[in-house]
Amino acid sequence: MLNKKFFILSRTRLYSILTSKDSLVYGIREKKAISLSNLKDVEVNSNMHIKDNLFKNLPITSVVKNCMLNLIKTDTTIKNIDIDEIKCSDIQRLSIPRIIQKNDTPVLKKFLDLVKEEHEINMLTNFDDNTESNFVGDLQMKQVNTSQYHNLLSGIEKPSYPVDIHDDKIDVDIFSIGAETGSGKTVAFLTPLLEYLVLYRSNFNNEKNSSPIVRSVIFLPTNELVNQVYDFLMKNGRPVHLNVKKFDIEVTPSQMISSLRESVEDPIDVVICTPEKITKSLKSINPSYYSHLTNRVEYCVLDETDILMDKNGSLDGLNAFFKNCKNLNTIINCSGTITDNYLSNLKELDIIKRATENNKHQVIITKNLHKINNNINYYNIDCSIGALSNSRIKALGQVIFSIYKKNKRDYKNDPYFMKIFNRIMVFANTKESVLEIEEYLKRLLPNANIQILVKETSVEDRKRILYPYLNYSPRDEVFNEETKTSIPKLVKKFEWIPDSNIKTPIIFSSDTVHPEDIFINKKQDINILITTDILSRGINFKKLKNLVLMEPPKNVLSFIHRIGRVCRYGDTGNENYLSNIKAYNNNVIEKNASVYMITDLNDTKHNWVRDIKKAITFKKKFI
Ligand SMILES: Nc1ncnc2c1ncn2[C@@H]1O[C@H](COP(=O)(O)OP(=O)(O)OP(=O)(O)O)[C@@H](O)[C@H]1O
Repeated sequence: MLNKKFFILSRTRLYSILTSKDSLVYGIREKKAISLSNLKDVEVNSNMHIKDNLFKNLPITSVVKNCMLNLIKTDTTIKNIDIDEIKCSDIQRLSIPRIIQKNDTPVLKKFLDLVKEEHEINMLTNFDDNTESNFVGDLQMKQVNTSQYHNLLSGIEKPSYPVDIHDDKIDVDIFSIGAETGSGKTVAFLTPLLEYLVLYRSNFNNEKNSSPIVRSVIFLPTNELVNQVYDFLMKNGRPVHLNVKKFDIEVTPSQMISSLRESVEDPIDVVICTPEKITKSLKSINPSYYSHLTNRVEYCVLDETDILMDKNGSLDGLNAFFKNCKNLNTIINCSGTITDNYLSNLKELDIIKRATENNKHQVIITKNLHKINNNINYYNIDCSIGALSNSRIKALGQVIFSIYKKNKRDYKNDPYFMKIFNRIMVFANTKESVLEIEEYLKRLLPNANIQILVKETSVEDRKRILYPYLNYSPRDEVFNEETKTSIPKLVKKFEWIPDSNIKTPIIFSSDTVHPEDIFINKKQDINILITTDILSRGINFKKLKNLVLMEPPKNVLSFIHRIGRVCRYGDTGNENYLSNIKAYNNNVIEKNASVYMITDLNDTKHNWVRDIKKAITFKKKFI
């Protein structure tokens, strides 16, 4: 099935593991660093190589390619990047060609060749790689040619459609993708999804029936993530003319029903929601719509799958949902952490268990999965030492103080950096701890903008609170030519803060300067967000540079997701992404972010806390 050639990437080879009977893992890892069991070489199709690693060279239709490139360009924090220069992240390079391979049925190939021959001029002008001149965004695409294209595609038999999962011969393909946080997994799952929907859209459009049609569902664990994925996909208007709906917390049951009613005439291509919205709300208010909906779904994405299955009741709901799916073609699971445990938990979903047994479950991982990000400065602050006298909150005050002082000195002539670097995110393990920190900081920093986000925070408040962290003004809006030359260089010299074990690039004496003296009675442009694990997953914080962990998170997985909120792709990200930052003309000063973890003697007794420290010290993988 797969050819016998290994795809050699400098000194790394491609490996697979047998995670369970017949399920394959593809990816690039150094053999010694593998933490997953049963490592085996995998046979990889060598034509999966993407020329120059450029996104534009992915083997996908140009309509989808242009749509995705424009979405990345609009969303990424890499400034002024040309769409021709956008490179694939590791997970995009590894997973997109593999997942869309499924669309590549001989019938489709033959058809596309025919179309190309017969309509060469037409296709070259509108749908080949050379589309930049007449395609700037979805909205500018010539309607007539688009519909012509889709008409041409009508009648193409869908790959392995229809599917009956109750048959022994299950034909649903499952792809579980795992890659480091902030590495563009959203694009990695949206690209094959859109490609599928565009290639095979007309079959459904031609059907006359009276039941709702929802062609694909993207399940996410929280309302914030539902909105994040929806906002990304809709950034430039309707993507490739697809009908995308979000069923977020604000969508009432009656609005949901009326959208589904409309889908009888105008099929919904993508629904983005939490599992509860469909597997509980819809099921209870309109069981018949629920069963029609599930019956029609062809493609499903589970983002942050481990969390989705952890959440109370979601697993049963999802199992019931998939049992009803008669037309399901593909499922993509996504996570920033993949462990043996996770892979075995996945099989609690019957459909995945069945697919695994039928050799239809592929796991795709990158070499940087679970790896420390070298662009982050990690500090461990042991509050049991000296003046901190076992007070985490005091340690937090010191950290904020040192960040503030450093920024004041380094960026006083640069409002852009001042704004970016003066945002601090604090993770606490419990709501009580969040409230306690809030109270302390509000006293310590009366003029700072201190916000908390906990489970009870209302949807409106969440939007308002998160806004400054999810959006940033480009440098040009706050920075002009005159001030450009006066950016001070980042001082590389680090000093210890007296009476603490905090290392910082500033020098001050605790005898003469107290945080209170500096902060009180001054208007500070300092933003602090205090939260719990509620925001540790998937949220695409833009250019966040300071993260404080009030205590070690409950396990290493949570640690990886929390620190994954800084140094995301485009915002310096992992080292191998720097090659993507040709157009990145901000400044190297902006490169690093800092994570401060406050521990006490008790915490360091835990093995995993020691493991984290070791991983950081020796630049190894976390797990
Ligand atoms: N090829 C690319 N080039 C540049 N930027 C990209 C590319 N692909 C995605 N991005 C940008 O990278 C950022 C992070 O992407 P995304 O939120 O999908 O990460 P993720 O892998 O899902 O992270 P997490 O594990 O935290 O959920 C986004 O702002 C996105 O626009």
